[in-house]
Amino acid sequence: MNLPKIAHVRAFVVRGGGADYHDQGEGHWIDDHIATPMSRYPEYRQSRQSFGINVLGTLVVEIEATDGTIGFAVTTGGEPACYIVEKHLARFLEGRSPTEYEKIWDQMYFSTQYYGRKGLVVNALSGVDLALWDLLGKLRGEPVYHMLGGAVRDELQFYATGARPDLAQQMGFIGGKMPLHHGPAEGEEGLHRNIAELAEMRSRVGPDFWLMLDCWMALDVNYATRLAQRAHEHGLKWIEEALSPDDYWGYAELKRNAPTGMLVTTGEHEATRWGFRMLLEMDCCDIIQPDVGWCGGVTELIKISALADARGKLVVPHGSSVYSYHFVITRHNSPFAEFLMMAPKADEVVPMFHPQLLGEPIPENGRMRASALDRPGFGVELNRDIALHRPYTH
Ligand SMILES: C[C@H](O)[C@H](O)[C@@H](O)[C@@H](O)C(=O)O
Ligand SMILES: [Mg+2]
Repeated sequence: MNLPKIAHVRAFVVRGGGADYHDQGEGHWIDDHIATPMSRYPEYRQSRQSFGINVLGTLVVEIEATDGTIGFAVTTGGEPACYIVEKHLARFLEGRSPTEYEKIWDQMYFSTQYYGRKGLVVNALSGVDLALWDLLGKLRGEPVYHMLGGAVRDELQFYATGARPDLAQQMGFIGGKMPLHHGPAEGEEGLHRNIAELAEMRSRVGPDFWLMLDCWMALDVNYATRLAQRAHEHGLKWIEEALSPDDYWGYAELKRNAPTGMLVTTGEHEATRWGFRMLLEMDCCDIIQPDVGWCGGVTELIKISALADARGKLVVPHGSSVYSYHFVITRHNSPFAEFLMMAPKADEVVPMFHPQLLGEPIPENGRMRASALDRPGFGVELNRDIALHRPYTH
């Protein structure tokens, strides 16, 4: 059975939320004095947008088959990612069958290895791979999760990331992950404030609701160890991305130091099977958290997940809307998923990549039935009422 060939690959930039979910307006919880590696500079401490967390914008990749069927995907990458897609990656797709996603991935990766391997280039590659899987599903009339082996459970369950785990608990989520607000540059006072915030939230949610801290690469091993030890009495379930993604040695030390029963997690800014092999073989963490729009796409996440499964490690992808839901529902070692609360006060459930995806499913009572994913491809359409800008052609 021959599917139509790939005719055109197009790349667009979109601004304002969506896949570049840090690109939000004033007063949003996601840009409120959150600790980062830049917090050592007071001028960049209050707002992550002040140092450019939203500088890229969203990359939209469209792949059109010869019969006019269009697959698409969104990820973080903006204009520079458009350049990479149009001027470099498109040549490995046009004229080819969408079923050749392994060979296409291999050619995209190794042709850009001399300047890529992680970050923006692999974001762009991931966007192409996700669009390819979307096209394949639309041509075959199958949801991506069917092509990945089918659901291993009837529903997804979610923890919520945001400023209000107490509200997330009332909404039915299984846990709440809060951003860490103070880093080492704010000294003992900052550490006390971090612990006080956690203690206060614990008093609101009771003893059993999962509470986690997301440290967004902001800490050093000593600070992270002291934070973990102080947070243990408040039942912190995991400490996330405490260190630089490059500090494999530091993560291994933090994991050795962490209080018994507390989980160490990381991986959202890691990429490819090789990067995650390093995290796994150096015993850096208990849960890896690849972002399927940043780590190499679905084709690569299959490989990453198998590496983790062989070592008995969980894979809980970083929040990436439908792109992670279709994967998580098919893997035994992905028992739950992340949902990023994109409402400015984290007080209501809105689609994660709003306004970019039409038909984007949202959790109800913190859960989502597998049947909510039963539409071809990733089951969403691009909102063409938003301003799509194509900065380059080929
Ligand atoms: C809440 C964190 O600071 C990030 O903004 C978040 O997107 C990411 O780290 C996550 O795990 O969701
Ligand atoms: Mg995180």
